[in-house]
Parts: sequence; structure tokens; C-alpha cells
Amino acid sequence: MARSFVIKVPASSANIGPGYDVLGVALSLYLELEVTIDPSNDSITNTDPNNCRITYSEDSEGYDSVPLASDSNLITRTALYVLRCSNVRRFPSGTTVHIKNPIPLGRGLGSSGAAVVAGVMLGNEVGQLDLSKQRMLDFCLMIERHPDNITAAMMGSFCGSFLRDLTAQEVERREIPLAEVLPEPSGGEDTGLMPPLPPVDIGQHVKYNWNPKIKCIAIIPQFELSTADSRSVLPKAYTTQDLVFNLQRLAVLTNALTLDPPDAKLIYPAMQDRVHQPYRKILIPGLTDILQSVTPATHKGLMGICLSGAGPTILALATENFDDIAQEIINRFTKNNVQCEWKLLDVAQGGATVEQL
Ligand SMILES: Nc1ncnc2c1ncn2[C@@H]1O[C@H](COP(=O)(O)OP(=O)(O)O)[C@@H](O)[C@H]1O
Ligand SMILES: N[C@@H](CCOP(=O)(O)O)C(=O)O
Repeated sequence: MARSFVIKVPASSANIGPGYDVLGVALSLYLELEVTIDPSNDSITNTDPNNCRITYSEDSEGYDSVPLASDSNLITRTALYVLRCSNVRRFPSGTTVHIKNPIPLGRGLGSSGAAVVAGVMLGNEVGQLDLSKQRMLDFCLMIERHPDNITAAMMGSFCGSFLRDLTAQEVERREIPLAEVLPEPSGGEDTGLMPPLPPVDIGQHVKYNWNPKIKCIAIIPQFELSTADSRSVLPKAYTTQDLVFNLQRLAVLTNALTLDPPDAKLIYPAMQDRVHQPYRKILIPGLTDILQSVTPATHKGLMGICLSGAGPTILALATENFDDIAQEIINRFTKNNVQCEWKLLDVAQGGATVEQL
């Protein structure tokens, strides 16, 4: 018998200033997969070695670039990893996945985190594996190896997370090259081997409150910056002063964002960072100028401003005056020959969901 379901996963903004690789907030912009499994319709998928036909909505982000072969696409490769850990080699015959993706790729809004979370949920659902969200996080963390976006996208809301200490054996299992976790892209042989199972409870997290009066303005430059490239410019070591600077602000920020009324005098300085943003300015024209000159003093309603994830998107938190704040940042990017679009988003409370149709 045929069955259909929809998987929805929110975008996310990681770091929120001082919380590098720690904080993430889920945003009301959703990657959606419409999935049908119809064994009587196997002719539609029998040209794919993994029984899965992918279509991608024309108005979606990445329409021209995202691969649609099931062993190349990040979502279905991730699902195949989950299935193969349960010794299931491919999708059930007659599986179709229609992807709708409004999350811009490579902009610091967690598109890859959402794709990985969607892939793990897809594997869990088609394989009827009954994994908990906590266990699914482990699978996600084998692929995207920092927990901030993944946790917010899976669990929703505003999250703090860390990776627990792993035993030497677990480290070996987790630190293996990605190519050995994900099935090889086209041309690669399915060796029939079982991939490494994730260690249990790799990621620990808590959810914080978030004052709903605080909205998220995302100013999105029209150029891509891969997270890997943006991580490669960071130093390997930091001074004690810089680490303490961030830790002090991180401790205050997680509570400051819950308070009512929101207090810009507390939030704005608590969103300052010395661990990643100063190093990333060489990749993002105008970043330092924007972060220093758009303030609560110049713009009523602005609570704080930071780089979203690895950039280049700017995240401005505000309670009012959204158009003016966005326009100011867009103008400053324009002076650096960078065109932008912007979106006003809320915090997405629910995280990733599956709805049976
Ligand atoms: N919906 C998607 N389907 C397939 N691949 C995706 C999807 N979304 C993102 N990706 C992959 O993730 C890459 C972007 O990841 P990354 O550099 O981490 O940036 P970010 O997560 O900040 O958008 C894309 O170039 C693409 O390879
Ligand atoms: N903590 C990571 C977050 C990357 O987020 P993304 O949305 O840019 O993938 C980092 O700052 O590198």
C-alpha cells in the first residue's frame, strides 16, 4: 500500500555572537520534503540504483546546483547512511522525494544542517526505524560535526549544546573521513559494508526561552561562503582574555534574551564576539563597519547584531523598526558592491516534524 508524509525542518542561525559552535536558534523558514512510497509505482524509480527519484521545486534555493541523484544529494545520501546502519541497502521501491527549499545555500542560515536533519528523518521514516530525536542527533553529528545548527534544526527554539567527551574508540568511529560515512557519489560501488554507527548521545543540549517580542532580521548577501572556508580562517588557539570575553557574554546573553521587556543595553554588548567574527571579516566585505556602526543608539528597536553562523548573512535582533534596520545594513553592503535580500523571521519553536498524509 502507498504511503505519503511530509518532513519539515527549520533554517537556523548559529553562534548569536559569542556562542561559537554552542548556540543556535531555529528560524521560521522551512526545508520541506514531500515523500511518497508506492511499491506499485516502482517503474518510476527503477532507473535509480537506490530506488529513489528526487525532484526539486523550480522556485527553490539551489535549483540549478543541487544534485538530484540519490547517491549525490546530501539529503538522500544522509538517509542512505541511516538505512545502511540498519543493514537496509536502499530505499523501498517506488520512493519519490519532492524537495522545496527556501533556505539560501552557503549563507549562514543552516541549509546544510537542515538538509542533514531532513536526511536523517527521511532514513528513519522510510526504514520505520523508530529512532528518537536524541538518537537522530547522533546520526546528524556524524555528518555535520558542530552541534549548534543541527540541534536547533532538530529540536527547535533557542538551544545551547555541546559534544560530550568521547572514548578513544568512539573518537575513532566519529573522526573517520566523511566519505566513509556517506555513500559514495555516482560511480562509487556499494561495498555492502555497514558504515560506522554513531556513538550514543554525542550531543547534549538545553533549550532556553526566547522573548517572542524579539524578531530576527536576516540580511542575506547574494554570494555564497562555504562553512568550511569560513572555518578555515579561524586561529587554532586563543588568548585567555579573548576566551573569557566570550564566556562572560555567553553566560549573560542566554538569560538576557528571555527577559521582558528586552533590554538593548544588556543584549547588544552581550552579543559581542572575539572568537570568530574578527577573523571572518576578510571574507565578508563591510562586516566590521556593519557590526560597529548599526547600534541601538542609531536604530531604535535594535537589540543586537552579529554574523549569522559562518556568514555572510547578518542577523539583527530587533523589536521594531525592522525595515529601517534592514535597509541600513543593505546600504552598507551596497557600498561594498554586495547586493542583498532580507527576511523578517520568528524563532521556530517546534523543530523538525514529520506529518503523515
Ligand atoms: N536542500 C539541500 N539539498 C542538497 N544539498 C544541500 C541542501 N542544502 C544545502 N545543501 C548542501 O550544503 C551546502 C551548503 O552548506 P554550508 O557551506 O554549510 O552552508 P550553510 O549551511 O550555511 O548554508 C550546499 O552547497 C549544498 O552542497
Ligand atoms: N558554528 C559554526 C556555524 C556554521 O553555521 P552555517 O549556517 O554557516 O553552516 C561556524 O560558525 O562555523
